[in-house]
Amino acid sequence: MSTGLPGHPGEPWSRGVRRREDGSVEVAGVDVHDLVAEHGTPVYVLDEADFRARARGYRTAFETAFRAVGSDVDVYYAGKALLTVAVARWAREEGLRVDTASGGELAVALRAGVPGAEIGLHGNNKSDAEIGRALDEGVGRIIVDSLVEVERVARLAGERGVVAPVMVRVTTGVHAGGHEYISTAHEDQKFGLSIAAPRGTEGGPAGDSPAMAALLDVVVRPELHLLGIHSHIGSQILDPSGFEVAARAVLELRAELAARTGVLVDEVDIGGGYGIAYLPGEVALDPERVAKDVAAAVDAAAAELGTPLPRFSIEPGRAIVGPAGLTLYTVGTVKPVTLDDGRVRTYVSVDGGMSDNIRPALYEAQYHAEVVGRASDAEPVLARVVGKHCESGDIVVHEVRLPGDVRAGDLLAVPATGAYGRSMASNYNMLTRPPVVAVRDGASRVLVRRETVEDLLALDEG
Ligand SMILES: Cc1ncc(COP(=O)(O)O)c(C=O)c1O
Ligand SMILES: N[C@@H](CCCC[NH3+])C(=O)O
Repeated sequence: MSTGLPGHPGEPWSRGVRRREDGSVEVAGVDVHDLVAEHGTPVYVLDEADFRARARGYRTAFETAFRAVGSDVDVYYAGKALLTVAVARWAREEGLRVDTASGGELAVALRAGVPGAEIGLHGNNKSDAEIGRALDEGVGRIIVDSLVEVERVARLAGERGVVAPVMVRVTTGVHAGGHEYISTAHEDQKFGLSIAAPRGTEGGPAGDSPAMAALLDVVVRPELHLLGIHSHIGSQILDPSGFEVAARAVLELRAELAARTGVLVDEVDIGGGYGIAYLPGEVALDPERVAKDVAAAVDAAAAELGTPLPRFSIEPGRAIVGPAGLTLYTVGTVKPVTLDDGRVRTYVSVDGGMSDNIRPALYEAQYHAEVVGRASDAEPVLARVVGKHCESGDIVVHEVRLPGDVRAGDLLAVPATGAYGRSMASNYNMLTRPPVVAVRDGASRVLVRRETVEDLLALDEG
């Protein structure tokens, strides 16, 4: 059979995945055949116990490491990775708060019963309506992303007679992450305010950095309370050193602000971005290791700067929900194609594609796949799993070895699709978005139902 058999540690499957003697696979005690009989394909399957274990794991690792150096930490689950009412509840039940990035995500978190005080609101272009709802719901922190937004939040808070709790999102120049498009702390992109002072004509600094300018602006506005400084450096990060460099830079900025204004902010957020394994043999970032290293680095930096440690927060999304999810597809057509070098690539088409997982097309993301409905002794062949869209870039898995007898009707599982799959799904070619089905203790439950063509037609005013 192919490599990467489910159930082995370090591989990209959720903890509840097991391959049985007969070759079929179960997730949290539910046979994939039963899942498919009940919910159809494509289907996003979410292993609830795995999600909860990862949420607890991140919280415990960071709490332990930061308490050991005399600080503390709040963990915000980044809802952009996948947010449903149930998922938000699971996060809260495991002691996490919820980070949102739009009015829609905020509405889901609130519907789940997450108290406003435990929610953060992000976004580089929040609307007045989004900021207003956040203020009305008593959201615990609004992370401001531009100088214009400082003024906007202050105005909306003033109109309501409330004081808005804000953090300022800064960019530290650290370039980290799995792809240019998911790297967010270098200078030439839309997020945050740079900590680098603009160059003067003589080459030296010409005035305050945009980050310092925003912090100074927040401090003097009575409608705003400056909670802290926020830095998110990127996503799918497998080299943890960037977190330490960025955290240190933020502590320096905090000390500089204190020296200039007497305001020593209480909190520093180092964002999300913790990388996971997508392929067999890949190793995810270890939360305990990262937490210890970052805690040690900030402890040393605070001592050097002569400032007490702030409270910290982090915003993992992918690392909590990514490995907990997998997508089940049904194979439709199988087509061998001879390549220029004489090799044969078997194109295996499934009943979904770039509409349920845009990541391969957008970031050239690599995934793994296995036939999970049966055993096979057939020699593995070089395969490419593709979707059913009118687009040659509609690739689900670029390269994988599948059994040579892979055929129509086979069930194919792609692991580690829990994050940024459903949340970035589209209706391209009028495909309906698949359901999100949770599995736990031998039972399945629909969290988000499958869309129907009727749903899509209902939006068309004719
Ligand atoms: C501000 C912020 N926080 C948290 C996250 C979550 O990132 P990840 O899912 O990589 O942990 C992101 C996305 O990259 C983000 O932009
Ligand atoms: N959507 C991206 C991550 C970026 C998240 C938002 N800053 C991904 O699938 O990897």
